[in-house]
Amino acid sequence: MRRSIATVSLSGTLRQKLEAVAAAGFDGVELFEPDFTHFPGMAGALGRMAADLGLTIDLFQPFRDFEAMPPGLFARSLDRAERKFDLMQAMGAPLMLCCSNTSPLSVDEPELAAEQLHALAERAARRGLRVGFEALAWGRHTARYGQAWDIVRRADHPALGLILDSFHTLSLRDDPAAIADIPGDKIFFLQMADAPLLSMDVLQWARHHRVFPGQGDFDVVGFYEQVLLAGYSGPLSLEIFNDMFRETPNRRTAVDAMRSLLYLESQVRQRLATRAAAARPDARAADVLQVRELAEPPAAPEFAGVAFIEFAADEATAPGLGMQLRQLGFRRAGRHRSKAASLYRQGDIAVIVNAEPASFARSRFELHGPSVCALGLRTPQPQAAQDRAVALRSQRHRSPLGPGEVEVPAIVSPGGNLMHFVDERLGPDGLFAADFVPDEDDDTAPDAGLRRVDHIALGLSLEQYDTWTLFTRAVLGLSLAESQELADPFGLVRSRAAADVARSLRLVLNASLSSRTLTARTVGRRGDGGVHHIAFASDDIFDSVARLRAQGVAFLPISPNYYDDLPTRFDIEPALLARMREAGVLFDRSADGDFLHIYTRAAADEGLFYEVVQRIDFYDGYGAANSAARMAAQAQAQT
Ligand SMILES: O=C(O)c1ccc(O)c(O)c1
Ligand SMILES: [Mg+2]
Repeated sequence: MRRSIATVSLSGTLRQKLEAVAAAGFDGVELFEPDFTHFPGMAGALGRMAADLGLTIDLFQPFRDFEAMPPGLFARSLDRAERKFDLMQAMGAPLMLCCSNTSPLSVDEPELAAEQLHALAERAARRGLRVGFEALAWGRHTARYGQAWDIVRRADHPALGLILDSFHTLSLRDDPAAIADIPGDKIFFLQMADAPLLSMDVLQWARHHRVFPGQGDFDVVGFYEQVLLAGYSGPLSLEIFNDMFRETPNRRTAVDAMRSLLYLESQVRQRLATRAAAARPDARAADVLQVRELAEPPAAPEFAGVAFIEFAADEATAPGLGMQLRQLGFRRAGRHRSKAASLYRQGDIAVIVNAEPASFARSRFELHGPSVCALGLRTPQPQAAQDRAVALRSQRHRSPLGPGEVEVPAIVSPGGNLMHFVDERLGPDGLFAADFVPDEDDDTAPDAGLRRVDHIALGLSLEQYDTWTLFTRAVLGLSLAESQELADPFGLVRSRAAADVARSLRLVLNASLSSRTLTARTVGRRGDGGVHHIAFASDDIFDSVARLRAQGVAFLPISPNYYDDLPTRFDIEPALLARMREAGVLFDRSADGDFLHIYTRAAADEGLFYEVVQRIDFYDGYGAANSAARMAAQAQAQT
C-alpha cells in the first residue's frame, strides 16, 4: 500500500511540506503545480530533493481546461501539455492529473473529449508518461465519475485512465456503487477527502472545507470500499483543500493525515472481511489485492468511565486546589507513595493534585498554571487501547515508576496532555490502593452527593478541532454528535460531543470562532486541548446544590427572565420551576428525558469551572440550549 498526499493539503514552503510528509511516513506526494511554480529550483532538483527524503512524486496536478475544446484552442493546449511533460520527466512524476474542463468555451461532446484525451495520452505515452482524467463536481460538461469513465473508455488508450476523488462524488450525492464495475487497472489514481455536510456552492465547499477522512460527514469508507472492489491497487492519496490546514503547523497536519488514512484503511478492511465471510461470500471482496496491506490496528477499546482527573500544581498552588476540591465535597483520601501528589475522592470520582517537581505534571504546570494535565480512562483493554493509539500515530508515554506502583499505559493526546488507560479489573480503588497511602483529612467537608464524572469539556483552538474530532473517533473509537454553534456574548463557540456507546465516557470539544470568548481565553491560558470545565453527576441536584452552597461554593447567577421563558418552551410543573429558580438550576428536555444542571463561577484566576448535572431517564445531551445562558452569566459575573 502506497500512501500519498497532495502538497496543497499542508502549510509551508514546498521543502517544508515534503519534510513533514516524509516524517509522517508517507511514500509519495501529488505535486500541486503552484507549489512548483514558486519553488526556487528546477524540476530535476525537486525530484532529487523528494528522493532524498524517501518520497516519490506520484502525480503532477492539475492540468486544466483541456478536453472538449474547439480545434484552435486544442492545439495550443497540446503545446501547453508538452511543457508540463518536460517538467514531469525532469522531476520523475509518472502521471498527470487532467481535471474536467470548466471553461465556457468547452463543448458538450463526449466523443470529442475522448478524441482529444486520446491525443494527449498518445503524447504522454511517447515519453513513458500517463494521464488520468478526473471529473470535477463543477466541471462544465463532465461532473460525475460515470461521465469521466465513459470518456476514458471511448478514448481507449493504454496511457489514459480515470482518477477518482471521493469529494466530487460524495458532494454531488452520486452513488459510488458503480465504481466497483470499472476495471481496476483503468483507475490510475485515488484521491480521498471528507467534508462536513454544508449546503453551499460546491466549488467553495471543495476549495475551503475539505477535511481528512474521519473528520467530516461523508461515507468515505463506502467509497474506498468500491474502489478496492474494482481491483484498484495504486496509491491511496489525500487531497485536502482547507483554509485552516493552510496555516496549521504542517508536522501536525501530516500526522493527522497519516492517522486518517490508517483509520480509513482499518475500517475498509473490516467491511471487506465482513463481505468475504458473509453467508454468500463476495468473491470480489476475497480478491481485493491490497487487503493484506490495509492497516489493522487493535480494535477500539471499550470504556468504563473516568478513573481519575489529574491536576498539575506546585507547592504554592496545590493547597488552594485542595481547598477548592474540599469545598466541592471531596475528601483527601491519600498521599502518593513516592510523589508529591494527593488523592481526593467523592463517590466514584478521583482527583489527583500532582505537585511533584521535575515531573511531566510540573512541566505542564509551568506552561499553563494549575490545570488538568492528565485523564485516566477506565477500560478492560488498557494495553490494546495504548497499542491502537500508537498504531494510529499517537505518542506512547512512560512515567517513571516507584517500587510497588502499577504501570498504566498512557499516551499523549493532541495538545500535549496525557491520557492513561486504567485497567478496569483494578476496581474503583485498585490503582490508588497500590500508589497512595491512605491519609484521611481531619477537616473534611461533607460529601456533596457528586457521584461520577458526567463529562469533561475541552477548550480547543479552531485548528485543533478537526484534530480532536479525528482523535476521539479514530483513536478512542467514540462517536460524535453534530457540531453546533453556541453564542457567547463575545463571539461564537463551535461545540460537539464525543461519547462511547455505553456513555461512560463523554468528552465535549469546544473551539471559539472569536478570540474574545471565555473558551478562547481558556485556550490561551490552559493551552490547546486543556480542560475547560468538568461536569459531575448527582442523583439529586437540588440536594447537592444546597450542600455546596452551604460550603461556600458560588454558582453562576441566572437571569429571572430565563425562568419566565422556560414554561413558554416546556411544560414544567410549577413546583419544579420554582425550585430551579430558587436554586439557579438550568433545564433542558429532549424526547429521551430531562436534564438539570448548574455551573460554578470560574475561580477568579483559573478559568476552569465545574458543572453539576442530573440526567433524568435517557437524556443524552449536554444542555446546549442553555450554553448562551451560561456564557452570558459568566460574562456578567466578570464585570
Ligand atoms: O479545485 C480544483 O481546481 C481541483 C483541482 C484538482 C483536483 O484534483 C481537484 O479535486 C480539485
Ligand atoms: Mg481531486
